[in-house]
Amino acid sequence: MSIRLGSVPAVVVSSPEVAEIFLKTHDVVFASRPKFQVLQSIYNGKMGIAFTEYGPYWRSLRKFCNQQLFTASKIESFAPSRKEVLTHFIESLKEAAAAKEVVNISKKVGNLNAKMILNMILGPVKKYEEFNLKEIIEELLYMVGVFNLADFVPFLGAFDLQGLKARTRILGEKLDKALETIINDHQQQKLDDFISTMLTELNKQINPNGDIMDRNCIKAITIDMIVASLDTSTAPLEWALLELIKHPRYLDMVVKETLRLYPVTPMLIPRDSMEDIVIDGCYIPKKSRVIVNVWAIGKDPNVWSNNVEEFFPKRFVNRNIELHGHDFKLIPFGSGCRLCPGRKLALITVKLILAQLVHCFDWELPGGMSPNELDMTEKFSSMLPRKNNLCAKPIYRM
Ligand code: HEM
Repeated sequence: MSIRLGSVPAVVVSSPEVAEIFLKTHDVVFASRPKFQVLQSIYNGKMGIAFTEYGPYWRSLRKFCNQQLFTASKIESFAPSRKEVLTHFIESLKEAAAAKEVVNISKKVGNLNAKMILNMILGPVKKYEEFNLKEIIEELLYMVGVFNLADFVPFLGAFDLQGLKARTRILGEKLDKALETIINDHQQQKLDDFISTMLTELNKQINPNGDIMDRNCIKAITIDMIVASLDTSTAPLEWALLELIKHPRYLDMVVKETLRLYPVTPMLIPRDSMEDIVIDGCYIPKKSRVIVNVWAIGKDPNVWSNNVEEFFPKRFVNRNIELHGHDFKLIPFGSGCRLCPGRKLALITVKLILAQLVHCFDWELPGGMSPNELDMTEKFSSMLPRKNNLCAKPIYRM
């Protein structure tokens, strides 16, 4: 489907076949990203990875991430830290179980996931709690998700009709203050986290074009990593736990079915095209926006048969559908050269937390509620979070 969003031509992709044409056959043509006006002041003029246009700068950063940050050995080296955080978490749930308390699982799981992933990105997260990074990132995500007139009718940007510019400036200042402290700390004491790894390249040239990994570049990548990891992994955890309470067992299939029905980024991250192209007789001009509607693909009866609305993990039995961007029926992490580099880390964290939650505890809903009465309302955002927190009573059974 082709539409116009203000002055920007746009294409909405809503079937696996067409997604494959855009994200595989013509991957590089559509591998750029649009400029989001709200992000310009947040990133101090130096972009990170996720929202950066395709080119030598993005390619060098992406290569650095793949070779230094998301390697299997780096992810594995944080296993003891994940285990430690998880042990504390299980202990606190055991206390709640002994006291027969209902717990706010959404909040608890959100904090647990944040600790696990931020430990890897920033190191000693407890020390940085005063900056309230989670709250700042939530506000940032809201602003990236909100429909900003200036992204589609650029001359309106000067008027800041929605007050977004002013809000982002304040947000940018808060983030910068936090990141300055964090980077200064890491310069005093070398650790094994992402920031320390990036600092080994500080002020070095990253490609023959003369791009430098300077302080602002490290800050921008760090913001990208925090934004890309916090709510992304928490949202499927909440949805999956809710479904596991209804249908205990089958972890792998539950995670796939969760990401089919509740894709964290329902429209992926928009792509921008870099040249004119004709696809299936349809002319798509350079600088068109491409929005891949994975939410619609996940609910298409032609792809998944008639029970699309039903949470039915068994649909994956004997079907070799993986989550790594090759099977266009299920691409919650995107595909092609912009495929999510954090997907393996995300899947390890989500499965580890879920496995512990259902292995050690039975879950009882408050006030004798039955699982079918659970509130399944979704909330508007660039992610797909649950509208209301999930609360339940843990019953320790080990
Ligand atoms: C369940 C959790 C997650 C989901 C569903 C998810 C999904 C996505 C999607 C859909 C994209 C865009 C892909 C495209 O344009 O084709 C993306 C990009 C990205 N993700 Fe994730 N993500 C998750 C977790 C993470 C984590 C834990 C990290 C890092 C710690 C991360 C880092 C990134 C980065 C840096 C990009 C930008 C890649 C680029 O533009 O080159 N993600 N993610």
